[in-house]
Amino acid sequence: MAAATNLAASKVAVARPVTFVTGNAKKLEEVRAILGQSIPFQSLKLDLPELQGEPEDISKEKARLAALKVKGPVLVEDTCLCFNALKGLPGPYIKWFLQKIGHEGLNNMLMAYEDKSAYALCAFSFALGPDVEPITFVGKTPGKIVPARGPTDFGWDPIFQPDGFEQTYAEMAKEEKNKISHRYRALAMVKDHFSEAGYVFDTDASTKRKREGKDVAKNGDENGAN
Ligand SMILES: O=P(O)(O)OP(=O)(O)OP(=O)(O)OC[C@H]1O[C@@H](n2cnc3c(O)ncnc32)[C@H](O)[C@@H]1O
Ligand SMILES: [Mg+2]
Repeated sequence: MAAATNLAASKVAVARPVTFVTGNAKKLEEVRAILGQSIPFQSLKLDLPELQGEPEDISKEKARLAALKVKGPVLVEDTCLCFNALKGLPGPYIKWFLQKIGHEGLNNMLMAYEDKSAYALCAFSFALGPDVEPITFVGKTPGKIVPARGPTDFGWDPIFQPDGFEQTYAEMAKEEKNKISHRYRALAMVKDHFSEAGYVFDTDASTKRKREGKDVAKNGDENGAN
């Protein structure tokens, strides 16, 4: 956040638009819905290798790798589901736990504990380019782990019931989730940072670069994370 303050005094002109790099179409959908027109961005579908460790470090390293690929400003995020009884695990490893043991297995992991409380955490990292240290923004939403309820189209949504609600993330209307979610909270900080820093992105640059065949994304599928 210190970098944000340093930048606050002046506008920063950036020659490329922001690229949100993710391999997850549902994340992209939510980021689009939450950001609206506030931060213009393009997307690139890329499954980046992920470090082991603390969520913020994983997210920062993802941004470094993404910036090297894109050679311009990038936004990435890493999502964790943390069980308090397990001191924050599975945390960043939730993707693999979910894949291997599913919603029921995740509930069973807490069978031996009375404490079913958990929190969803999103760590966004933004890097202006490959030579600039990424800045990280963390949003958290507290809740509890419950037997699955609701549609199963997005990750662990059916087993996470946010505090103060009777519905799981999966049962809530998308607009409701996007008003209180870990992703919403982290993106609120990203938005604040962008307006404080006063970045001015040349959004025409991507069209120009694509026309000239220079964009890295032309070999991948830019806007293809849908
Ligand atoms: O390419 P990236 O952005 O890394 O996408 P990913 O799917 O690999 O995502 P993560 O590494 O952040 O792993 C997070 C896991 O949690 C899931 N997930 C992420 N956000 C979620 C949300 O808001 N609700 C439910 N599940 C979510 C996601 O599907 C993964 O299984
Ligand atoms: Mg991932």
